[in-house]
Amino acid sequence: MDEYVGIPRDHSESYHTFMWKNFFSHVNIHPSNVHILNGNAPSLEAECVAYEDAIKRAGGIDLFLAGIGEDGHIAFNEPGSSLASRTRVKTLAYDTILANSRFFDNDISKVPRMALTVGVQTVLEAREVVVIILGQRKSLALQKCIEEGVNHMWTLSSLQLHPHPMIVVDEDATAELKVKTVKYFKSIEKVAMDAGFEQILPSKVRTGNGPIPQTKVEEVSSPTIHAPQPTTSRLLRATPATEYPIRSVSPDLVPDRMASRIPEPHLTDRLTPNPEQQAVQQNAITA
Ligand SMILES: N[C@@H]1[C@@H](O)[C@H](O)[C@@H](COP(=O)(O)O)O[C@@H]1O
Repeated sequence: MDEYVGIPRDHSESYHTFMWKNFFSHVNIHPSNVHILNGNAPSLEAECVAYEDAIKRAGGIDLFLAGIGEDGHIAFNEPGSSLASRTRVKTLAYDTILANSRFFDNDISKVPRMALTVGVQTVLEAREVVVIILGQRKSLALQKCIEEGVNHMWTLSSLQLHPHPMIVVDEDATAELKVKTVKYFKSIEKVAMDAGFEQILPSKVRTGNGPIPQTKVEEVSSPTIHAPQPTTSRLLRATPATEYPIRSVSPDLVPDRMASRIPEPHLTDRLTPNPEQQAVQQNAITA
């Protein structure tokens, strides 16, 4: 889903190395069928556009298996990422640099500042998304994403818009959730288990023995964003500059001494800003 920019592909902390060490080398896959973003591509923008095209050509993603950052990012969609974002170059948030420095000798200067990442929209278009969240450090992010609304500041929350997401957590990760929320999710598992299944009801139980009805999704062609010009900047450039309101121009300030603006020099001794007004008020009181 993502890769650091600027560290060698075979660096021990590159996602390329991680994926080969922990997954691809254990399964029967031909290297030519592995597609990991290249954080050293001569044009990073072109690499991202090509990645989206490759996903499209392959007929879409069946499953994204993801983790999250402590700031609730999915892939490297840092807080503030557009929910419509696609694969692109992303600057890492300070929180992430700090959190990931544990993999770089606890030296934040060694953590890359940028990454390539699939976008939020790219994730949402996968047929299924499974996210694994472990540990207390991620509990606030889990709470924000589960108990609050869809929010671009906690990009995992975008999964609320996905028809088939699954979030797998340990007890520690639930620390910030309401007891009620945890109980509710546990009850979902219990109902399934009482019916003889593990954790969730298989769709057969919900659909009966007949064919599984296919959800009909209206095809909406979303605008393709060709980085580095997002749609908004293209729109702005298309608007002739003359259509912008003509702004008033501040006169040049001529440096002078404050005192030269005061007509009567003795007034510079005044202690109050408006003695005349005070005198009027005083007279009105004594009259
Ligand atoms: N950008 C990556 C994410 O794509 C990944 O999901 C996460 C996993 O973190 P952990 O290994 O702590 O679960 O790490 C980084 O933040």
